[in-house]
Amino acid sequence: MKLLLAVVTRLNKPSFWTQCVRCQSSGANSGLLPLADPALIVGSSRELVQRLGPQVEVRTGFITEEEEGAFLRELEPGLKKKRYEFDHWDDAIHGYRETERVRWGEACEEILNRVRSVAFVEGSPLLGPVHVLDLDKSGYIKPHIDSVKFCGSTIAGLSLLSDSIMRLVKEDDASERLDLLLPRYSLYILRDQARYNFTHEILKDEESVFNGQKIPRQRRISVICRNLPGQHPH
Ligand SMILES: O=C(O)CCC(=O)C(=O)O
Ligand SMILES: [Fe+2]
Ligand SMILES: [Mn+2]
Repeated sequence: MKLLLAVVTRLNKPSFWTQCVRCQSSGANSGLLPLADPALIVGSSRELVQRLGPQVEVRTGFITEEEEGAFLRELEPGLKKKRYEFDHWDDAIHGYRETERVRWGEACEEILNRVRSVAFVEGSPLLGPVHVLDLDKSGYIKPHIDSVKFCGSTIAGLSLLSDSIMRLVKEDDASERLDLLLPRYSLYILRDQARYNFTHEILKDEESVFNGQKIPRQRRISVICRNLPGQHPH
């Protein structure tokens, strides 16, 4: 059953601030931020949207078309040399090619620094290489939780070339779920419970419907920053 209650919640700001479940620090200094644009989040209940809201952000228009161009110029030559992978039936990702990069040109580095400054607390040790995932138009990402061995509490991703829908489902209770509309040029951030206790997936084109509206999936490139595990705060 793919039916959501379709609660598009517009929340009042003060209630977004909560405590970190692991360190109990208050939102004010733990990097928890209110939802930038709650209309991009649809949940199985209003209560879930309220509860998870502080740990899920989607910022529309985080980069410009020109900045997307800077990423494409830097990434396309390397990506084009690879083939999309379709054949591993047990892979979490279908129809993709990927790369990672430590050193970036000036334009991209500046954008990535902007991502880091909004997603991570200053001084939080980050995974050195930035992850680049190129999903074919027919590609999709199955539900999974990022390795707790290699990644910390926060995942921040830019969406290039296509809108898409990211679905979060509670690992031990599939009735709890959120759909995030990730528009082209947006930045999403998953933190804490949203990152540890919910699977995330990117829906395939046929299933890409948000709040009753078809969201066509084109080829999509995501550029993902992560922090290292075992560090606190965040
Ligand atoms: O493409 C994305 O934004 C998410 C990718 C992802 O979930 C992963 O690589 O673990
Ligand atoms: Fe914490
Ligand atoms: Mn993931």
